[in-house]
Parts: sequence; C-alpha cells; structure tokens
Amino acid sequence: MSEASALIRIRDLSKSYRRGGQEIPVLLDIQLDVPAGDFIALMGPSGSGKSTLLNLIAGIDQPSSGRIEIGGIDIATLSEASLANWRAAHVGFIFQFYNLLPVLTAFENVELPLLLTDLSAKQRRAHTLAALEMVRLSDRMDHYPNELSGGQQQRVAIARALVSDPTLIVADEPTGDLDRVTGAEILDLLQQLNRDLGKTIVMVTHDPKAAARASRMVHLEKGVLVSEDQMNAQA
Ligand SMILES: Nc1ncnc2c1ncn2[C@@H]1O[C@H](COP(=O)(O)OP(=O)(O)OP(=O)(O)O)[C@@H](O)[C@H]1O
Repeated sequence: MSEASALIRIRDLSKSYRRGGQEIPVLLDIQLDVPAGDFIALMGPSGSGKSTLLNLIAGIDQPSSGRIEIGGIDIATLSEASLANWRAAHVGFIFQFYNLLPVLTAFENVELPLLLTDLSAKQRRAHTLAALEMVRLSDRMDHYPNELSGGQQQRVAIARALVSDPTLIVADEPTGDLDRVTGAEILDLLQQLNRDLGKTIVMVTHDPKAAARASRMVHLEKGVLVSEDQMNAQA
C-alpha cells in the first residue's frame, strides 16, 4: 500500500495522561496506515490503550505528540471548533452501550447528527428514513430506546453513525453488550457497510470472532502497536 492512498496516516503518535503530577504514558510512538475502505479490528488486553487510540482517530481527544492525518488533514492541529465540525462531517460513532437519547424516538435519535448540518427538514427526513431502512428498522422508527431490544438499539446507533454519510466509522466494542447471535447480526451489518458502501471502519474489540470479521487486525500491547504480521513472526 502506498502511503498516499492511506485514509488514516498516524505517525510518531504518543499520548500520556497527567494524574497527581505524574505523567502516565498510554500510547507510545504509534505508526499506522489504514487505507480507504479498510475494516480494521483493534485488539489487545484491557488497559493497553485501544479506546484511547480510537478516540484520537475520531478526534475526540488530542495527542501529546505526533500526527494523525485523516484524508490529508492533520486533525491534531485543528482548533476545538474546527475539530467538532470535522467530526460531524467525517466520523460516525458506535459505542458498546449504544448511547441513544432515551427521550427521543429511534427516528429522532438517527436524525440528531443532521441537525448540525444545513440540510432542510425534508432532506433530513429522507436521509434518516434511508439510514433506518439500511438497518432494517423502518417499522420501529417511532419507538423509544427502552421499547427496543439491545440489538435493535445498536442498529439505531449504526443508522445514526451512517446518516451523515461519514468517511470513517469508529466502533468501540459494538457487540460487547450483546448475545452471540445478536452480536453476529451487528457484525453482518458492519461488514455490509464496509463492502457495499465502502465505509472505512476501525473497531475495538476483545472478541476474536468479531475481529475475524475485519479485513485486518492490529494489536496493542501496553501502548505499543504490534501488527498481525509481527505477531505471526514472533510465534
Ligand atoms: N482520562 C484519563 N485519565 C487518566 N488515565 C486514563 C484516562 N483514560 C484512560 N486512561 C488510562 O489509559 C490506559 C488505557 O486506557 P484505554 O481505555 O485506552 O484502554 P483499553 O485498551 O481500551 O482498555 P479496555 O479494554 O479495558 O477498555 C489505562 O491505564 C487507563 O487507566
């Protein structure tokens, strides 16, 4: 893969947190290229820095040093306001516990990211219905989250992640709260978004079965990135 074709290009990325006057290193000198249209699974033991790396890629946290270029923009250099605009346009988020707003219906939850855009109400409705159709939940659009199963709530969350047609989808343990069968359905859907819509997906998971659905696995060990090839070479 040529470097120029990478959608995500991470160089010399380090992140540490400061706690009680102490510097706690969490990510150390990460280098990573993710081509457009890739589906990568980010694995590693608890506390190895997976969510931290995902949050940096999604522009919801700032690195201590290094570059994170996404589509040619170094997001580490953006101001908070520019970063918020960048996120709204380019990133869809899927979380372990869905993070739906309980007072909004499925339709309203999915429509929410579009309220930040200049689309008309009619256009917003068309995009929202299309996203709900994609996750096969059109018949539940007037339901509130507590009237939906866990799998259905995660499908609403996927529709919300998709509705603004982002380049990149980040998913943090998207099947972590679901049973095996429902989790497999969610993974089917993520694979469909990747294959049919060409969405680039970065997914954090503990589950080797979930990771096997990705086109590539990368492992973090104590804040250091170890690629699948390196893992094989060490074995
Ligand atoms: N805001 C924060 N302030 C201080 N330390 C933090 C903060 N966020 C994360 N950490 C620390 O960074 C390390 C990595 O956390 P992270 O959540 O990225 O790990 P993870 O690999 O996603 O773990 P898990 O699989 O358990 O979710 C942990 O030691 C954690 O305590």
